[in-house]
Amino acid sequence: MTEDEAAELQSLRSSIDNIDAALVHLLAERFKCTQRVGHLKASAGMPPADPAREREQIARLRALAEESHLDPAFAEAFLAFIVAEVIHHHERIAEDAARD
Ligand SMILES: O=C(O)C(=O)C[C@]1(C(=O)O)C=C[C@@H](O)C=C1
Repeated sequence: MTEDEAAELQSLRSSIDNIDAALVHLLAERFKCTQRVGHLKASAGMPPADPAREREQIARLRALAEESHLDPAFAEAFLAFIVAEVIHHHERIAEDAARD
């Protein structure tokens, strides 16, 4: 690797670190919102999962991914991974609410 290429690699890694930090912050904010949604749903007796809402989110994210030249299948899998975790949280919140 040339000196210029090594400098470019370092610079790219620095940007990747910033992007990863932003992703963690964005996910933390998203989970703050979904925790509140979980409490609202539990107190209204709504089920943890909302498949109709998920279908809308998947369609929207796939379209956004295509526009952004990101693999839509990857965008969908990424959303599914997050939503599965959110549903676990909602289930735990509903169980706790039922126990109180
Ligand atoms: O919008 C809701 O009803 C949520 O519970 C949030 C959320 C999400 O993480 O986006 C999670 C679970 C639902 O199945 C749909 C969406």
